[in-house]
Amino acid sequence: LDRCSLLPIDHFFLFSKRVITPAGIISASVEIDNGKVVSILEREEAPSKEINGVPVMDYGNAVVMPGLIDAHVHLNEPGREEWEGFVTGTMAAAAGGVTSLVDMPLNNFPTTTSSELLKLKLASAAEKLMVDVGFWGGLVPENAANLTILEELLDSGALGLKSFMCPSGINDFPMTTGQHIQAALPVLAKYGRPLLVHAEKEQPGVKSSQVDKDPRLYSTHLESRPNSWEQEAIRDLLDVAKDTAPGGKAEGARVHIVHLSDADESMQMIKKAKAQGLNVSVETCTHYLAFSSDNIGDGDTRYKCAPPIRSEVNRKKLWNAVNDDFFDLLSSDHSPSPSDMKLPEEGDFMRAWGGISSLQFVLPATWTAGIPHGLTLEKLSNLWSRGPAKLANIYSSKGSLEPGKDADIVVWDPESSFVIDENYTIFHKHKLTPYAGQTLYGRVITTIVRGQHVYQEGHHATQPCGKVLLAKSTS
Ligand SMILES: NC(=O)N[C@H]1NC(=O)NC1=O
Ligand SMILES: [Zn+2]
Ligand SMILES: [Zn+2]
Repeated sequence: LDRCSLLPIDHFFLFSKRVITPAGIISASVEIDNGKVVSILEREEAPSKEINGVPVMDYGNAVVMPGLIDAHVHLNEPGREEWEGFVTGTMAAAAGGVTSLVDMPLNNFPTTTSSELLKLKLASAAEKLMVDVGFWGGLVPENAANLTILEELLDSGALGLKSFMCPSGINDFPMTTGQHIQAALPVLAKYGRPLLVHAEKEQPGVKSSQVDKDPRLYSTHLESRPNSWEQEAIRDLLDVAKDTAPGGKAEGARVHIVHLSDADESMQMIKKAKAQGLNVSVETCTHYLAFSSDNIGDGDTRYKCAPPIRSEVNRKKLWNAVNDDFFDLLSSDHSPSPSDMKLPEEGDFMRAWGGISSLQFVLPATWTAGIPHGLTLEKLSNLWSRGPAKLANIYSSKGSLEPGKDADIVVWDPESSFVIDENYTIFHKHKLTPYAGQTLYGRVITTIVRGQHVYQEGHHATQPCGKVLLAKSTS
């Protein structure tokens, strides 16, 4: 156990004047024993150095809150570990205050589309995890046509499924139509697990390779994936998601739209579907809240992702939606590649890999972008811990600070800033990121996973003791 933690003791107290609990922000001591939160006691001042021989860590005015849960990460291992990997990805997570993440079923090779392939994932993750990691399985035409494969994948512990309504960018992860999704939803309903959907649909007339336009212009990328792609996919998706309504043949399944960028009609459709009782939820990503097309330089492919980052007007609408509690959760969609695949020299948006590298920065980046929009610490915490825990069905043990739950905690200083420059250590496998050079508020001081101090002020525990998070079989 010692090497799993920089503070190898089982039983201790944390004190802070800002502990984020489901009942609000309080000045309190949090007792942690054997990996769990045991008690949270309101008190104005730090107790002495110890209570009955149990050490007290006084964090003063720093924020003590549930560790972030990033439900949308591409770790790409096995098969593309030169893109990211379990070791580097989970070290970056720990350094960023992320205590659990859920790995996407693609970009790894082979993709995670059957029980056997999930077992490959698990074997490959063994002894590499600095934080806890769950897995989404992939829904593709092949297993949508053979529901036994899907059931086995869910029996093996996939927390839910993910599919694409447009080409995924990876040849071995083909897209699904509304019909494939409709076929899979009753299976997900039986297991009570979600389907996550990349909702973009190619429109006739708009080619993602706009051969006649200058591929170095950001506008070429933006125009190649207009918001109508999101709107048309979401229209199709919500049509089949009707089956999730009470009494429907997929009641108990949840349809979750990942990485929404369009703040216009897509948002209106989702609101309406929720109001009608469909079991639908939605996330956006830090980069849609932090960046806008108005500020992306031509040739700067670090910002290339799908759906694309849209206008400043759109970004403001996304923040209004955050403030109106439209989003159920936030995620990173950390999807890095080797730097040369971003074609930094050519700056060709049409040919560069689409995916943004961000996992280590989501806490300070969300906070920094949110300050001018009145983001509160509680809302930040709900979007980054409670929401994703509920999506992944791990809220009984994670996602909030409450007695009985896992002691997954980030201690951070929202008022302290840092610059992502050459003195700052990025733990991602590749250092190319649009956050480079930025000044961010929200320095992570300590990250605790099940009571173990896995990260503190630039240092990690020497042994990776993260666990895999598998769904318990319900069938
Ligand atoms: N395959 C993959 O990771 N695609 C992701 N990248 C991105 O920008 N959007 C995605 O869905
Ligand atoms: Zn996607
Ligand atoms: Zn993704």
